Amino acid sequence: MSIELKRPPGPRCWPIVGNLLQLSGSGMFYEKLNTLRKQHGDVVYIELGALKLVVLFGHEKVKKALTAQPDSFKYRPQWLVEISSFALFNGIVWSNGPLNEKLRRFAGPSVWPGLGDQTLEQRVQIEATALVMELTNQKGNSETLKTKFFQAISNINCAIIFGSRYEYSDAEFQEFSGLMDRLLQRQGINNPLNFIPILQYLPEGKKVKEMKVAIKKMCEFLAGKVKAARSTFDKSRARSLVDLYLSQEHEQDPVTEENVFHIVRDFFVAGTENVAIGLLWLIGYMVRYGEVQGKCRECIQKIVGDKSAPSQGDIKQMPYVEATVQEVLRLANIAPLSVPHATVEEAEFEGYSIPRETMVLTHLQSVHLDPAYWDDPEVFRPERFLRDGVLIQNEAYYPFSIGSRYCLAAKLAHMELTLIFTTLLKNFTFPSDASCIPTLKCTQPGAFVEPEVFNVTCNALTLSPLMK
Ligand code: HEM
Repeated sequence: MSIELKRPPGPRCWPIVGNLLQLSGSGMFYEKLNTLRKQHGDVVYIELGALKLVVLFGHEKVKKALTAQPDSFKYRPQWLVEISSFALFNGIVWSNGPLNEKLRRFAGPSVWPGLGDQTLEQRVQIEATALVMELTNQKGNSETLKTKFFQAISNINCAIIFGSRYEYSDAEFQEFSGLMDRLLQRQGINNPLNFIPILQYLPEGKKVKEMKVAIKKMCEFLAGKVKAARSTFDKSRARSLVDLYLSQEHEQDPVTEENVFHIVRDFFVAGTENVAIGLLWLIGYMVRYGEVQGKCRECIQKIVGDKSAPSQGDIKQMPYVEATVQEVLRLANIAPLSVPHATVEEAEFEGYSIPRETMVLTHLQSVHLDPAYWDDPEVFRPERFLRDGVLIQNEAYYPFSIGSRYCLAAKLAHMELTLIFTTLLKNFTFPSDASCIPTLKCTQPGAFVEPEVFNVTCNALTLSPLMK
């Protein structure tokens, strides 16, 4: 690489703290980064204490980094203290290279259809129906809804991993969900531990210790599941990912029980709360935009009719519903900064030099609001995804990211969102409370961006045949 290349532009970095002072305080981190973009352009360099960071904005730069230069940017940062306290760079999300590829193959979507007696679609339909039972005539706020959505999505993960679902009131399920919740609360790249590693030795380190206790309990939980599966295991008929693990444990270079623990953590941490929040955004938009809710329901009544459970085949025949889901995901930006990528070697990008061991953030929100690809980007308009009633693609739409680290379960997440959303609209109306219309403002209490709490009532339309 030419030695004349400069680092990307960015605000002045102060000794030791870097840009921490400019970027700390209230307000959301990804929004603050938008301000830096206005001053420095689409490739911005900042330092947060010990952490070097490059942020990429807009479709052109993000696409180029993830698809044209994957070898420079396909890595995850392996030096974050907070992440190392629980992820140990094992599992799918936080590993790199051959381990990531091996675990993606072992636990990825190509193996799911063969597990157990039910298809994935059936598993999602079962949870959607259970949700209808749970929510009938519920009146309250979106927090209650989020808890129920979380349980439904956890159950789909349990079915894939352990081969069975739980009743929502089951004590074991509740303990397991509690452990997952504790892991989730610790997530976040803007955790001070990542910028000021010395903090791990101060009293703040207590949280890391609590985390390790939660992880130990999770390992024990999984060990119990593996033991139970072993006693009924039949090699010719894998029921779950745990069975798949058992079927290869004596092969050369097997996936280990430790790997499986980290995969389980990935599924729950990277694939539960975000889907639950996606559903929450969908309902929030429907309460706020009653007209769109009515149009979606009209399509659903026409295509799904009296059938008890909407199917993926039905979704294909309802482009307006699909367009509504896409439009909500575009504006909601549940994971606005995706998952951090990183350089392991110095990389050249757009005429700049990006130092080795720099964390690279792809600002997906800026892609979804990129004025070069979206008219009136801030406006909610499902029709933007339709031409003559047919669904059209926009290349600047990728809530699940793109490139080789693309979300492992994008198809499953999409199926969960569309089938559950459709089932809910088929069974309930979500009237707008004129005195308290959802603001649809973003808040970020944990790893993902969710809507400000709103009031919601689930008014049952008719009794679904499955409930009669
Ligand atoms: C609305 C729901 C979801 C959204 C918005 C979402 C989004 C994302 C994004 C943006 C990434 C990072 C891609 C990158 O680094 O370039 C990712 C990675 C990942 N997601 Fe999802 N995801 C969702 C649901 C799920 C579900 C349901 C699961 C599993 C059950 C899952 C498992 C994963 C895994 C394992 C990775 C890491 C892939 C890797 O690093 O190789 N996600 N997801």
